[in-house]
Amino acid sequence: MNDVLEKLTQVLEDRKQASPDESYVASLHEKGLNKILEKVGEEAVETILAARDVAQGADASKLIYETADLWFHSLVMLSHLGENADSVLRELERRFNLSGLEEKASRG
Ligand SMILES: N=c1c2ncn([C@@H]3O[C@H](COP(=O)(O)OP(=O)(O)OP(=O)(O)O)[C@@H](O)[C@H]3O)c2ncn1[C@@H]1O[C@H](COP(=O)(O)O)[C@@H](O)[C@H]1O
Repeated sequence: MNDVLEKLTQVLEDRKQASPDESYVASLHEKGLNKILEKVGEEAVETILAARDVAQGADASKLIYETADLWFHSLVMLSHLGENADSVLRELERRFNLSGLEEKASRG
């Protein structure tokens, strides 16, 4: 797994036991799945709006920021349900391998 994703995955796991007063992630877990899903939906909409702004000529910094928010809240959702980024990366890897592109790349 990518180093940042791996460290963040561990922090998210640890935050399940943290105090909601001291940790944003713990406060989301305490509020429950509906609040986490609401955040995922909100960040998805903000990402879409930022992407449309880029298409109209805005620079990409807001899009990157909103996409990071979306990925982050998606990771909290997975963590809340007992899953993590590794499962998603393995699924993407499986699809990549199925496409045969990895084999073509290794042949040069
Ligand atoms: N990557 C993030 C991250 N990205 C965004 N956010 C928070 O997500 C929230 C974004 O939601 P909004 O912009 O909608 O802010 P808001 O309106 O205050 O939120 P709501 O009231 O709607 O819930 C902000 O409070 C951000 O601080 C994050 N909070 C934490 N992390 C990571 O999670 C780790 C653990 O964080 P804690 O649980 O706070 O220790 C941190 O070390 C970071 O690595």
